[in-house]
Amino acid sequence: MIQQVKDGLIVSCQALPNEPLHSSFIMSKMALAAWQGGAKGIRVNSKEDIIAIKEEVELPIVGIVKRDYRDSDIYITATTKEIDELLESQCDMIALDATSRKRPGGIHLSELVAYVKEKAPECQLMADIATLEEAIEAERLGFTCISTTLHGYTEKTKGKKLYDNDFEFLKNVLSQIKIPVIAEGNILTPEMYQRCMEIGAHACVVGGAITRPKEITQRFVEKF
Ligand SMILES: CC(=O)N[C@H](C=O)[C@@H](O)[C@H](O)[C@H](O)COP(=O)(O)O
Repeated sequence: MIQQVKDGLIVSCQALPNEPLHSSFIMSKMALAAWQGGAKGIRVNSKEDIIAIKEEVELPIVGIVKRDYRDSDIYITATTKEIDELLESQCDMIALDATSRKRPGGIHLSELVAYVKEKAPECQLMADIATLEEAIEAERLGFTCISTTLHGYTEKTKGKKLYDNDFEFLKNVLSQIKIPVIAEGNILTPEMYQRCMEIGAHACVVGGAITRPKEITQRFVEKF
């Protein structure tokens, strides 16, 4: 997958139970639209949505399972349970929260990486990080690629946006990391996408700006 998405757009097609478009059918049509529009990959939440999308499009899929746990703030592919679901879905790449926060049950990120490598050595791994230190650690652990997904979404990075200071955080990660770096999070316009690619991102993941019409509507309404 990592070569297939190079220099391209990955569209995140996700709607949680509390969102208006929550439905595997709707997500499969979102993915179809993204494919027809030229996306090179799709990012998807849940085994059910991955299976529905695989029926509709031939693009490679990076899968996650979002699930909340009482003893941890981590919710993106937090334990082996979510990894098992994703392996069953036969997605091409699995994205895991690779932040330094405590995981449910105290399991360590390195154990999850070892678990995937043992069960499905061909499955590629994306590290969803928030800080440069987490990116460095993920590279050391053997992830296929880094994604800036969680920058601005953890205690340590609260208030930050990926686009701050002309994508300064993305530039910092790119300067320190040898494996492919994907830009993800708050890429809201085609111009921002273009800028991330110029800076050297391997690919970009865009979600809400394409597949969350409630958010898009709000951005219009807030203007006047
Ligand atoms: C922080 C978090 O939980 N991010 C999630 C990760 O899968 C998704 O809700 C985002 O839509 C995705 O990262 C793409 O970002 P944006 O929707 O901003 O283009």
